[in-house]
Amino acid sequence: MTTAQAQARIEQLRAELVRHDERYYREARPEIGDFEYDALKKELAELETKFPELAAGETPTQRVGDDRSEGFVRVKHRMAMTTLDNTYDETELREFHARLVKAIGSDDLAYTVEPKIDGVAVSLTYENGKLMRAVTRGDGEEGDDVTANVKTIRGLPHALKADEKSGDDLFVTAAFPEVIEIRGEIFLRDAEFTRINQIQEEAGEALYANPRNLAAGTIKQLDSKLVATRRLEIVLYGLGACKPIQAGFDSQSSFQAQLRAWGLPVVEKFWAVRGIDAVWASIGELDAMRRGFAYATDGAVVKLDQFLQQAVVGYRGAGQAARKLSPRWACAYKFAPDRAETRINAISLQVGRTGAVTPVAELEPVLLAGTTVKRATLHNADEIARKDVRVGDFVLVEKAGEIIPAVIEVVMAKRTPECVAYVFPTECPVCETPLVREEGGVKWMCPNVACPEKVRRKIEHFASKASLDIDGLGEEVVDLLLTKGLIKTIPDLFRLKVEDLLPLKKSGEVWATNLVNGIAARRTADLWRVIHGLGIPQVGAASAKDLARRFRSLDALATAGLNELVQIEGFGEKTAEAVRKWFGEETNRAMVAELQVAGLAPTPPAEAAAGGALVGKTVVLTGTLPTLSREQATEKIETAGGKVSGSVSRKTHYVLAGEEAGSKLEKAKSLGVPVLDEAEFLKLIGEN
Ligand SMILES: NC(=O)c1ccc[n+]([C@@H]2O[C@H](COP(=O)([O-])OP(=O)(O)OC[C@H]3O[C@@H](n4cnc5c(N)ncnc54)[C@H](O)[C@@H]3O)[C@@H](O)[C@H]2O)c1
Ligand SMILES: [Zn+2]
Repeated sequence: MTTAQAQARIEQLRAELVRHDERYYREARPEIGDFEYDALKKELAELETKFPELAAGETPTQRVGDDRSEGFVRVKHRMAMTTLDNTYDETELREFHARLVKAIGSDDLAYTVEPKIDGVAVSLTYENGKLMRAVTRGDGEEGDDVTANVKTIRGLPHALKADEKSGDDLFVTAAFPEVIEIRGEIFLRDAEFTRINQIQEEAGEALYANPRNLAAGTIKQLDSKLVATRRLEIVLYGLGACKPIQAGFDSQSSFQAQLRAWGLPVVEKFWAVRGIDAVWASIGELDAMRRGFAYATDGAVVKLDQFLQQAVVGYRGAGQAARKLSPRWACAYKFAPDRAETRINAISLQVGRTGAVTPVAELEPVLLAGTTVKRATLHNADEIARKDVRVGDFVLVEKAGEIIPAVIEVVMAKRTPECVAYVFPTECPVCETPLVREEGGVKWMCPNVACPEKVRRKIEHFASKASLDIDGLGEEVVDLLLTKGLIKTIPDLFRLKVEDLLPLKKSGEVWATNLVNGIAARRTADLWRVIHGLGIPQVGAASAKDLARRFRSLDALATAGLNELVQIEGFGEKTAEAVRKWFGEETNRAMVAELQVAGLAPTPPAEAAAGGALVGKTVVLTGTLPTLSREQATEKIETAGGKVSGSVSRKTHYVLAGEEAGSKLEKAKSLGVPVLDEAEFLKLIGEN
């Protein structure tokens, strides 16, 4: 590889990794699996080692993935939180041991082997035994304060249990350290993950791909009431800063014992062993039992047991400030995800409601992670080309806790000459309209508004639980009505008559009457359901609710200007423009008019406390108020007609600030947003 080639590849890998980091750490919606991500990162690290002259500058290999997001107070860690070096390879694990043997000068090393919990890292601060604060890893130095959310976790003691044996123990003067940072992982069980995703689906919100992402998305919710409805769990395993230094724990294994004695939730099992062979044996034991654990484990964390030895080898650092990146005394051995090899019988194309054409691999059925897999996503045309996937190829299919299996790579050794390169169609597979490339994206779209497949999906979406929730109008019935030519558009639904339906089913009178009545009954559905049902790009159920609250009728929404739309809290330019664009199209406006003529008269949301002092106002809470809890303050704001938001922007009307208000208060001041204390707030809403 020439230097120029290396440079090009390095740049490409850096850009790709930055994008994946953003999606993983901030949005909790990764595009690719961890194994693929780790492979990209490894490729980059190797190129940077081979071409040191190209290694300078900002690079993802020299920083900790950053999860900090808008709307949270940032808190510095007393001791930095790091990432872990990882490997999928036994030889590399043995090399890790060899480095330590050399550094410490002994080959009889004690290790702990712990499950690597696939959750979200968090640091808890206990002061004199009391839980004071919970902070995310952030960029390693400084994270987001998620105390309110973490306190909703059942099973996490807010006070440490007094150490029973301490009474007789000569050394123990104070029962608890003045300040201790305890590190752990927040996670969701599979069953809870499935439950929440079902609710998301019914509400028409995007689904989370796996429990880790959902846990990450949940811990970053600004509304701790919502967090409390999801059963997050936590497990603790690590020591951060501690003051004063404790005599009791001088090793990872004794610290584990201390955590247990304090009544904190700990890993179900860990191994304390000597030598790398015993480590390897423990990893095998862990692999055999990990599927029975409450949390998903994606590997084993091997740590040098003795804290003194840990201090000798220290950390891998980066940059001039020598930021801690990862400990040299630990290594994560990751289990490769479940994969299987099978053959692609065909590549089919799905046309979605928006017209996006998604390629799907039709597979020779194969058993994978306990289920039979027959189809796997191929993502998009670019991905097919990049992997050079062809019909008839043997491929590796992966399912890493993710719902949709994906094709990872072609087994080139097994390719036969009959397999010809796949040509992505240039026309819609359903209506043959030439496809167009999605603006700024990778998808190919069918632009035909009358595309039968788009129409079918649109009608299904309109009738679905997430939108109008029309009784008896599921996918099969929509299909039937379309194929019999009884409907062509959404408004046609409201024009159906019992006698039109009678010929469709033998003695179908009851069915026909129920269906017609079911549709009629939804003429007055909630406005947000209708807005959601229209299928405006970018507008999910939550945005539909915001629009319904703000505009209160379809006519008002249809004529809303971009200015008004961007004013809505949480609406970016992208969403506002999508709404504008949708109503700007003649066919869409005509459809809305037709719906109204057909009797659709949606119900606007109930008026917030008429005449409430905060109607139409957005308030941000920060810090601790003298008498009101966060929940009480929120309730008062809402009863006065206001809305609570998590982050301060130009659209914020007031900031209600208590003690220890942090960055939000500063931001309010810099933007000139009025700041209220509790007394002023109570006066404003007329309670004092
Ligand atoms: N799919 C994607 O697009 C994407 C993007 C970014 C990162 N990732 C994944 O995330 C990884 C990087 O994330 P990371 O920096 O959090 O590293 P990591 O998850 O690989 O390992 C470090 C983390 O492990 C956790 N951990 C769990 N159990 C532990 C234990 N017993 N002891 C110590 N730590 C324990 C800690 O929170 C620690 O921060 C990547 O290797 C990749 O797998 C994926
Ligand atoms: Zn089409």
